[in-house]
Amino acid sequence: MPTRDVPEFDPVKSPVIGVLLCNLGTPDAPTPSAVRRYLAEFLSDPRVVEIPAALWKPILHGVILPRRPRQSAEKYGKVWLPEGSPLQVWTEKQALLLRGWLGERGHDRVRVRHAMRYGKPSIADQLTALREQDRCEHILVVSLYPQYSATTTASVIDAVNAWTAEQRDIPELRFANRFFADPGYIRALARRVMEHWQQHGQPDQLVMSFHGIPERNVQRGDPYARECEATAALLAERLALKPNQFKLTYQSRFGRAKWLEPYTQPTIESLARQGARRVDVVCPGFVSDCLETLEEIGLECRDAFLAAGGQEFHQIPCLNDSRAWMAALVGIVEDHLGGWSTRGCAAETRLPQVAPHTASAPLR
Ligand SMILES: C=CC1=C(C)c2cc3[nH]c(cc4nc(cc5[nH]c(cc1n2)c(C)c5CCC(=O)O)C(CCC(=O)O)=C4C)c(C)c3C=C
Ligand SMILES: [Fe+2]
Ligand SMILES: [Fe+2]
Repeated sequence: MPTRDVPEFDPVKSPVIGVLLCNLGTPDAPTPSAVRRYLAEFLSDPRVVEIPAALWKPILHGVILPRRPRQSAEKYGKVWLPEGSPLQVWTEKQALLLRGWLGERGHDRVRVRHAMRYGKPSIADQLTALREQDRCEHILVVSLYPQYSATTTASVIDAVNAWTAEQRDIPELRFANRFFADPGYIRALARRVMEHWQQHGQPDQLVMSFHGIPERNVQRGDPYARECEATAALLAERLALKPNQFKLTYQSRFGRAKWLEPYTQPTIESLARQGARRVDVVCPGFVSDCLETLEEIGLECRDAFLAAGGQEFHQIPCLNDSRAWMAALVGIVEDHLGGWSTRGCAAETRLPQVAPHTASAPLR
């Protein structure tokens, strides 16, 4: 009888579970050509720009890609770190720390990788690596956007689905799509703000600035705005702020359409004109510092506030690699691993032996 070649298999160490941390992505370098490649991929995603392709492609390739990359590259240049783009650096560090934290908590069957929706490392490549190199039977996909939006979170899910469409043997998949009200996340944000205030005192106003989206997306059912509002309310409650001590605003408007309001920069300018001496800005919708927090808030909004008569402006750092955030992330992951066995267990050695996933020939 012909025998199948079954690889050595240790049931105590299997099944292996993969955790894929996904963020937006960023250019490879702060140069116009790298930014052009990045923006071409990003802005061709129909989840991001909902204009029909026949109308949008000529605008993208004729108007935006010839001009914006140079301006954006200059902005990236102002915040680029020796190790790379801040978003890349923080996301990598979060994956590394999460691996360590999960290991310390005994999840010895969990493998952690990170991926970027646009640019590298891609979601498809990292899913393949979890499957083929790390031999994961189950995969949890964590979108590192606290508030769900079709423009971001759904696009991560689209990328995962595009990958599964190419597979024969699809792993069991789970998704963590939002954590806007997660107690650990709110606690981590509050701690970040309190630490800042312990060092620098309290401002006249705290602006909670979230990335905007077109208002039309919300009218069509995107839950993003109400999740931002819930995060802001929970954070204010945790910081014991009165309604007149903080404001929720939206930043990073792109294009001519009406986006969610109030817009961050005009709000900050009007606070200065109304006599606010000091304004602090926290960006709860970004778990990692990036172009939008470091350059748009930390440089552009600061200049605008000071030019309008303000005296002192603080951009409170994002959660980045803070301990409270790592603890929150562990909690979010553990919440989603329920029912998946993640720790070695003597009883399981009695389970029948099953060969783990082996690489298969491409589908197409
Ligand atoms: C936090 C959630 C984000 C949402 C929602 C979001 C929606 C959204 N963004 C654009 C256009 C651009 N965004 C850009 C940068 C950028 N956006 C997010 C996050 C969200 N975007 C992050 C984390 C970053 C920073 C990336 C980095 O490299 O640091 C850019 C690129 C920069 C630039 O040229 O200005 C664009 C363009 C749209 C159109 C949109 C929803 C429709
Ligand atoms: Fe964006
Ligand atoms: Fe921006």
